[in-house]
Order: sequence, then C-alpha cells, then structure tokens
Amino acid sequence: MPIPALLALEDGSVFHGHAVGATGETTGEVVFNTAMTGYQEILTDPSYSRQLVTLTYPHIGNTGCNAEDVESETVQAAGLIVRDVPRRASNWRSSESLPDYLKRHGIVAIAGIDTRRLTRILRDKGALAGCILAGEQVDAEAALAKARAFPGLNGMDLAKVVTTARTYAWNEGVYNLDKTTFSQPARRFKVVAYDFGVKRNILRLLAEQGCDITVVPAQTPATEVLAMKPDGVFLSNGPGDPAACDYAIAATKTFLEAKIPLFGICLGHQIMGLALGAKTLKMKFGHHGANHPVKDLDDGRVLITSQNHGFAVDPATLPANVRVTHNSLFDGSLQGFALTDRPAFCFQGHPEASPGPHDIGYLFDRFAQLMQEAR
Ligand SMILES: NC(=O)CC[C@H](N)C(=O)O
Repeated sequence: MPIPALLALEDGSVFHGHAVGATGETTGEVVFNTAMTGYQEILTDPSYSRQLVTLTYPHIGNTGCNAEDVESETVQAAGLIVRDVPRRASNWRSSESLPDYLKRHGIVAIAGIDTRRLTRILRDKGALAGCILAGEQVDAEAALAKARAFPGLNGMDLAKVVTTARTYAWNEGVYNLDKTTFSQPARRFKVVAYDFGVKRNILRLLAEQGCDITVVPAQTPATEVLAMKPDGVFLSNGPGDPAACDYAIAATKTFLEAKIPLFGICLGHQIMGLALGAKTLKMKFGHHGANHPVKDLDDGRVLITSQNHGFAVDPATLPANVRVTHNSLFDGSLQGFALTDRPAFCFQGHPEASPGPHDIGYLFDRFAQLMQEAR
C-alpha cells in the first residue's frame, strides 16, 4: 500500500496523493517548473532552497538518478510535487530510482495529484506557501496551518545560508565528449566567483573559457577579493530575496567602482541591479522552465533559455549608464543589461542551462572577451 501524503496551500486548497520520498513534513513557497527533463538538476539547484517544486511534465523519474547530474552537493529544493513517478527507471547512467534518491536525502515528496490544477491555481493567484505532509496519519488542517505560517521569501536572505563555508579552487576541468573524463583547458584568466548558491555547470563553463576559478563565500568582503588581483569577478545565482543580501550589494558597488570585469547570473544579475541603485520586485509566479524565449536586443535574435527566478529587476529604476540587452518574450520583463561605462553585464535567466537549451551560452564568451579587453 502506498503511504498517504497531502499538499495544502495557504489559500485553503488541499490535494491528496501518496508519498514518493521521505515521510514527514516540509513547508515552502510552491512554484511550478515547465521543463520536461532535468529533475535532478532542478532538485540540486541551490536557487530552489525553501521552495516546493511542482513539475508540469506528468512523468518524472523515468531516467532515474545518477551521481553526475547534480548542480550542488545535495538536494536543495524543500520538496517535490509530481503527477506520476513511473515504476521503473530506465537509463544506462541510472544508479538509483527517484524515490530512493529522495528518501536517501530526506526530501518529502508527493505524487498522484492533479499538477495541472495546482499550476492553474499558482498562475491565477501567484506563488503560494504550501506544506506537504507524508505518512500514515496526515491531517489537512495541520498542513494548512503550517502553510499559512510560512513567512514567504520576501526579505529572506538565503544566499548566506546555502553558500560554501570556505574558499576553494574549482579544479574539475571540462567534460570531454565521452561525458566521463575531464580535460584541463589552458588557464588564461583569474576569476573570483561569489557563491550565493552557485550551480556547478556555471563553474564548468567558466573553466571552459580558461578561467582559473576561486570560489568564495557569499559574505566575503570586496577588499579581500580585490587583494587576490582577479581578472574578473563572477556573481552567482542563488535563492531568496536579492534585496536582503546587503553584503553582496555593498561588495558589488566596490567592484563597479574598481571597474573590474563583472558578470552576474540570476541572483547575481539582481544584485548588480541593486548595486546600481535599481529596485527589485517579487513577480507573480516567476519564471521556472527550460523553454523561455528571450530577445537579444543587439541583433534581434530570439534565444530559448532556461529560467528560474521569482524576483526581477524593475527596468524603470535602472540608471542612465545601463543599456538593456535582453528582454523576455513571455512577459516583456528585463532579462539582461550591460553598463555603458564599465566592463560589467548580467543575465536574469540561466545561460549555463543544466537543464535547458544552450542558446545563450555565448555570454560566457562575452565575459572572457571583457577580461581580455581589460588587460
Ligand atoms: N536562480 C536564481 O538565482 C534566483 C534568484 C532569486 N532567488 C529569484 O528567485 O529571483
């Protein structure tokens, strides 16, 4: 017999299903992701900290889990909500089923619910707090109370929670085509990468550009980083409210003043906006998927991109020395900008994909080019 589970949303909605992960309880902000593949990368992306992710694709777990497709060292999402987990996982790289993987990481997950109905609620009302209970005795009233007690992500600084405890060098090198061995490209640039919840594929793509990468904790002061004499500084993606990361905003102001080449992704993009005096806002249900069209305003190209954000920089608040480079074709929201008087630029989506298409991977070439020009 399957173990019962239920999901309650703060608006009073309750969904009954069965447990496919650990038993127990979890609360967080419920967000929907429309990617058809990449559940393991999604689960291990630190940007999903304190979020319960529902996947709109109905069959999740088909290809099992493996040791390679992780974006950080553990599962970061607070919970998983799916329609159906197939009974058999099939892939030559699979070493474990998704339910076993979730149980091993203590992640509470629910299956067997109508994820289309759930997603329509989230689209109509915006992201909502939720609670999953999984176990022999699950009480809807208790779950509703826990969902309503979740404080919400506004004002929540999670970058300093998920960041690395200590500075380290990224030495993994670059995957060869066989996907099992690595090679080490010649190192051309010294880059310091701020870990606000960094995804591994970002570090891999920086390494592919010939970057010698030192990863530093989120609260590392700018003076310490400048003393390392980097050719460029990278600001990573990460969870929570960017406006709460005052230490990162202060450090970024210093890097902008120092005119050091700067590249920001997602939370890093939002922090760069805040450092320039712009404002961020909470979106209704955000962007979470692997098929979001974005327009490159320089050449008119449309790129299909990977996205995962719930906050955004308000373009109306950007200063005059900013040039908007990318816009979302879903809702017109700001996707990227560059400074006109500094070697700095950033992107709201995920050019590193993982999961997702690689259309916008050229931004990593642009960072290398900026560092080359700044020499
Ligand atoms: N992927 C990210 O870096 C997300 C940034 C931020 N936490 C947001 O939700 O908008």
